[in-house]
Amino acid sequence: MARKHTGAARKPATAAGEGEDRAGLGPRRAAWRLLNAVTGEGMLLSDARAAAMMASLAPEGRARAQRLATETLRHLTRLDGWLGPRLRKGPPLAVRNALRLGALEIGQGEAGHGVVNAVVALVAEGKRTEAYRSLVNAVLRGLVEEGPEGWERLGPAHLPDWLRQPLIEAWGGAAVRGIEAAHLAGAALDLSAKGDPAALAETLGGRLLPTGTVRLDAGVQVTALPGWHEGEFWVQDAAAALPARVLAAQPGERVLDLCAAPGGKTLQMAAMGAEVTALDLSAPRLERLRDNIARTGLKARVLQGDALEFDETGWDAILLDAPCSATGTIRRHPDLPVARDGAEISGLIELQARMIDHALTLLRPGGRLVFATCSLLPDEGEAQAEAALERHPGLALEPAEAPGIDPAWRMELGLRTRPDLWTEEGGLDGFFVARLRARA
Ligand SMILES: C[S@@+](CC[C@H](N)C(=O)[O-])C[C@H]1O[C@@H](n2cnc3c(N)ncnc32)[C@H](O)[C@@H]1O
Repeated sequence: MARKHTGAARKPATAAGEGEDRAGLGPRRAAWRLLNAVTGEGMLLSDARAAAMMASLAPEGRARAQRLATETLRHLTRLDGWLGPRLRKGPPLAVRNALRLGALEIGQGEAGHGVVNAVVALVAEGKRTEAYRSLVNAVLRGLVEEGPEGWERLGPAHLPDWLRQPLIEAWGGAAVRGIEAAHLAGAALDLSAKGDPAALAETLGGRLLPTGTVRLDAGVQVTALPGWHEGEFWVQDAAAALPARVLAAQPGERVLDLCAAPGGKTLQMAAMGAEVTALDLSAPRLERLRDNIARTGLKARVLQGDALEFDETGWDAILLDAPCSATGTIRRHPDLPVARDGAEISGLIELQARMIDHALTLLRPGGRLVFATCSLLPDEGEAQAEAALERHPGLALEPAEAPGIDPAWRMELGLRTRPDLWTEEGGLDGFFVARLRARA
């Protein structure tokens, strides 16, 4: 899809220097630039370019910019619903993003006049946006008059059609409304323990979930927690921890983690005592995996390469956490449905099938393959498992089981989690996990 140029300011993130940034312009300017790049150029907030846009800010400023951009994207359709009646003609994208940013802050109870002044000052910095100063001023002042009550009256958030329609076909309208509500609520901070999760939950004052994940409130700074630097735990959503539990690596087993970085599942399997080889195509993501291994003191062999060309055989078990649309992770990545338009999904589906076929050639006779994706789309999950079973006579489907799983996740072809499920525990990401056994 062609992306529009936003025409927003390209000034340094803190023109006045951070010490003089009394109006909080620095983080807001960075958030505005992030929004322009996500909505206009399809950039993801996890992209290295996003970090560069915040590089001149102090850590608190970066955290604020990131939070502002993330929350604006999370509430995007609600914000547009709030702003819509006040905008007769659609202003340029950069102006719309400045308005969205201001509306979010007003809705969430920031001091209204400060927000209006800051956003007007931002818009005044851009050659193509400065002409809209009065419009921005008038629209945001109108929202200040309505106050947070106006914000609270707004309806639910909606996914864009490219994703909403296939999800309705797959799971039905009520489930999709539940998924959208879960996206709006966001995600807790989930941790996997290197050792005893009950002891970790007690040390950190967290909640031990039935599947063994330790859950803390969102917003906790993970690197400040006791045991972080000692490598006692790592961040991993409760659903993301399931594939390695379903694989259930045994001490001494030779296990291949075929798409491994940044390594949450490698760490789990290494902690189970398996001899893990972690392969990934991406050098920067492997750097993060190496950091994780070093921090936790766990052991794994790390290789950079293309899974489709890897030719070492005889593995007892392979975990294939395949590249996918990542549509199961929108609670933590609300930029994804905005930055993406679904165009890449057919290529991903084809890649996943090729990866399954290749992984099966690497297993020892009777070895097991766990196929997983963090997608909500059955084409990247259930349909892949079904098609693999059709393509490979002799391949057997085994129950995908793990301690503490909710019976509602058990499906014919594997485990299916969704953000609208497990509400009593606070939800979890969307994942599909299938366990397959090669002919002995
Ligand atoms: C879903 S992520 C893996 C997450 C990881 N298993 C974890 O738990 O931290 C998919 C990974 O596949 C990698 N990837 C994509 N294409 C690949 C290929 N052809 N060969 C190997 N890795 C690939 C990406 O770099 C990405 O790190």
